[in-house]
This record gives sequence, C-alpha cells and structure tokens, in this order.
Amino acid sequence: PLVRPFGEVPGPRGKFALPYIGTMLFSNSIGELKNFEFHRFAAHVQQLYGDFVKLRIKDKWNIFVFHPDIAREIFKINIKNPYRPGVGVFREYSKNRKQYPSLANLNGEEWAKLRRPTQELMLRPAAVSAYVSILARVADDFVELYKHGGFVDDLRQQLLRYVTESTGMLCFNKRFGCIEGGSILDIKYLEDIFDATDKDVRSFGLQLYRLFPTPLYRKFERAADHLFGIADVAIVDAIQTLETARAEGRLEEYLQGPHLLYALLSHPKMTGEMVERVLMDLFVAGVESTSSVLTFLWYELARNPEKQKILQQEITSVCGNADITKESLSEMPYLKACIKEILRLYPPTAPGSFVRLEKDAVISGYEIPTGTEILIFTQHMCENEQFFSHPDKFLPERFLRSNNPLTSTIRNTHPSATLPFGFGPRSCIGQRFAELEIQIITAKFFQQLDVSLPEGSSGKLERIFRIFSAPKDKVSIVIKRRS
Ligand code: HEM
Repeated sequence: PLVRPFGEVPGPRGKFALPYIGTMLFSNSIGELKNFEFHRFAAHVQQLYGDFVKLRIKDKWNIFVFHPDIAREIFKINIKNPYRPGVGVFREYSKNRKQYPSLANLNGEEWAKLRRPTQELMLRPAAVSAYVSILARVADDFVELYKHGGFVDDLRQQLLRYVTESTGMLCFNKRFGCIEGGSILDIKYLEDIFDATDKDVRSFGLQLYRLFPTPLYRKFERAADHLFGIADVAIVDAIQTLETARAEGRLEEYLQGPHLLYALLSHPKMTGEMVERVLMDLFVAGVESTSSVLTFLWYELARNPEKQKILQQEITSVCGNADITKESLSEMPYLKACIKEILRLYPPTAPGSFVRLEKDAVISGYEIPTGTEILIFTQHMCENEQFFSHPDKFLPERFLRSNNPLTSTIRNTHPSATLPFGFGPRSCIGQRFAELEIQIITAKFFQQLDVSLPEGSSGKLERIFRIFSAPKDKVSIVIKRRS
C-alpha cells in the first residue's frame, strides 16, 4: 500500500505549525485558550482534522490519535525503553536530598535497572494474590466503621484511608492505623505531594524552583521529608528483621511471604537506596489513583441500584457471609466488569497514553520519524458513541463474556479503546495490586452494606483532570445494612 510522507499528515499548517508559538496561535484562533482545557482543545482538533493529526508542541512534532485501530498499530511497535519526561519537582527534590532518582524520572537503562526487579515482584499474579488475606483484614477494619450504616460526607477522603493503609502494607509491611485515624502517617502530606506534582506538570516546564525554593517546592519538600522519614524507619526495621532471621536460619520464611519489602531488600540487584526509592514511588503513585477510581465506582453503584443488586447477588452466591478469598474473587466476573466499566466511564488518565518513537515507523499509512511524540486519546475513545453505545451510562455488562442479548448490543468491541493502565513495558507496575485492592474492599463492603445517594444528587460526576482524574466535588453517600 502507498505510504505517504510525514508532511501530509493532516493538521494545522503555515503560522499555526511554527515552533513554540504555532499551537498557541492555533489554539487562539479556535477560541480555546481561555480556561485552556486540554481535552476540549483535543476534541476540537479531532473535529477539524480527523483521527490522526500532526501538531507542533513547543519545538517538537506531536501526533494525536483518536481511533482504537490506529492505537492498536502503535502498540505493535516495539519500544524497548519507553521515554517519559518525568516530573521536575521530584527530580529537584531527589537531587537536593542526594537520593536515588524516582522511577517516573528515569529513562533508558537506568529506568530498566530499577523497573525490572520491582516488576518481577509486582506483576506476577501469584506474588500479588498472596496479599489477598492481608488486604481483607484492612478491608474488615474499614467495613467495621460502617457496620451500623451512616452518612459519609466525603467518600474519597474515607476511601483514601483504606487505600493508604493497604499500600502501607504493600510497601512497608506495616499497619499505620490510617483507618482509625491518629496515624503517624499523615494523609495530608500525600495530598500535598499530588497537588504539588499536578501543579508542576501543568506549569509547562516553568520550573522556578530550580532557581529558588518556591512555595510549591517547599510544600512538596515538607511532605516528601515526612514520607521519607517514615520509609527510613520501616526500612531500617526490615533490614534488622532480615539480619536476625538470617542469623537464626529463618530467612526463607520471610522471603516466601507476601513481603515486597523483604523480597526487594534481598534482591541481588537492588541496593538499600534503590529499595527506598522504589517503595516511595509505589506509595505515591498508588494512592491518589486508586482512591479516585474507588470513589467513582461506589458512586455509580449508589446511582444504579439495579447494578448494585446484581453485584451483591454475585457476592452472596459465591461466598455468602464468609471471608473473601483468592478463589472467591476468581468467581466474580460481574465485580471485575464493574471495575472495567468504571475505568471506561471515568478514564483515570486524561488524555490517555504517551509514546515517543525510538525508530522511524509507518502508522496509519504515513511515515513517522524517530522522536515524534504520540498522544493516544483513550479518554475521547471511551466517551465516543462510535465505540461504546450509551457512553455516559454505567453498563458493566459491556465487559461480560456472555451471550445475553443486552451484552451483545452494548458489548465492548474495542479492547484498545480503554487502556486505563497504559500499555507495553512502561505500563502501570501496580495494576494487579490496584485491581486487588478495589475488588477486595468492594466485595467486602457490598457483602454487608447497601449504598444510596442523598436526595438531590444524580448524574455522572464531574471530574478535574489532574495527573489522575478525580471527582471535582465532594461525593456523599448513605450507607445502610443490607436487608
Ligand atoms: C486504579 C489505579 C491505577 C491506575 C488507573 C494506574 C494507572 C497508571 C498509568 C496509566 C501509568 C502510566 C503508564 C505509562 O506511562 O504509560 C501508571 C504508572 C505507574 N503506576 Fe499506576 N495506576 C494505578 C494504581 C497504581 C498502584 C496501586 C501503584 C503502586 C502500588 C502504581 C504504581 C505505578 C508506578 C510506579 C508507575 C510508573 C511506572 C514506570 O514509570 O515504569 N499504580 N499507572
């Protein structure tokens, strides 16, 4: 087939394609720069130029992709060391504190050196499913708080406690007491880290903190110092435990349990400072994302009582009032479909995935040169009627493997249109853990309790588009014992 040159890829031309100012002029010309919102801007670009568009951002060429078939072509390109621009404020902090750089800020061999050993432990199903009973105990404590029902004013804040406590068990093998409150691990500092990181990413490279400690940097530094202080203590404790176990000939016992911390510390290719860094990366990356996804999920279950009922019937038929286990979770397809559907209805990363080409490639019939940066707008695909009928509705049935007539009319036919965890070698390292965390608390909670919305609330939630999308306003729910 005919391969067309890069110059022919549709997109703004002339002055609108100049380095640095081109996209700004273009954006002004379509009246989108006021309250600039990237997803609205992108929707405009798609309307004007179609599903495969070329744009200048700063001095680089970017390609915007809006169709899952083109996304599928891109997934097939072998990218060995996927490049990510990283987060400046993290980089500055690691430099000032003379720490090992974070996973998100590393590229090439340096990134692979930290990623490989961690991935072996984080993406192996058996390693993660060993956490089921640990997470089930954390979930029990959370459910206990609501066993008589009640009103939750700010659901995300409450779920953040469960997620922080669970992630604390993953990273530090320690219960911090976040659910009961009064923990030494202050959740406020995690929020400060997300907030500072988000503002930094939005500042389009204006990194004033490299010149002097700006308020944003100071906020980040205070929060990171607090969290690293906690990590330091946990790691010193773990080293001590391992040494004692080794001296007593019980080392194997520790390494067989679901103990990421011990396994990393004993890994021949990891140093203590690498372990500390990667655990902090997991901690910071895992909490914001998972708590927002859970909030969206429970809100939609409250808004769609008939779906909530189907889920509850599934949970009860699989395990009655008994504990949730690895085996029982494997028999809950509706629960998994609800999670997939929530990740479609509220795509966690806007706009979607990012690729920088390591070699020239042919995509969508055009020659695309090395170094081109490609943005795959899965958010737009997930919200597009062309790929999902009734895109604004919460319809978990789309993701069921079933032949019932409803499923076949709304079925998800485009697996590449929803990529909540990214794809390829740099996809989310915490995917399996996140899924397990969400499954366990949801199964445990709805096993015993019903949720509904307070009077007056309805409609799909509005989002703010941070690094991970989050509900724009507080989400409240009413909890009752299951009848
Ligand atoms: C539902 C919750 C979550 C979602 C939707 C999510 C999504 C993502 C996405 C889209 C990426 C970027 C992939 C890319 O750059 O192409 C990512 C990266 C990452 N995620 Fe997650 N994530 C979630 C939970 C977690 C959890 C629980 C952890 C840790 C326990 C975690 C740790 C990380 C780390 C460390 C990276 C960076 C990986 C690297 O650069 O090599 N995430 N995540």
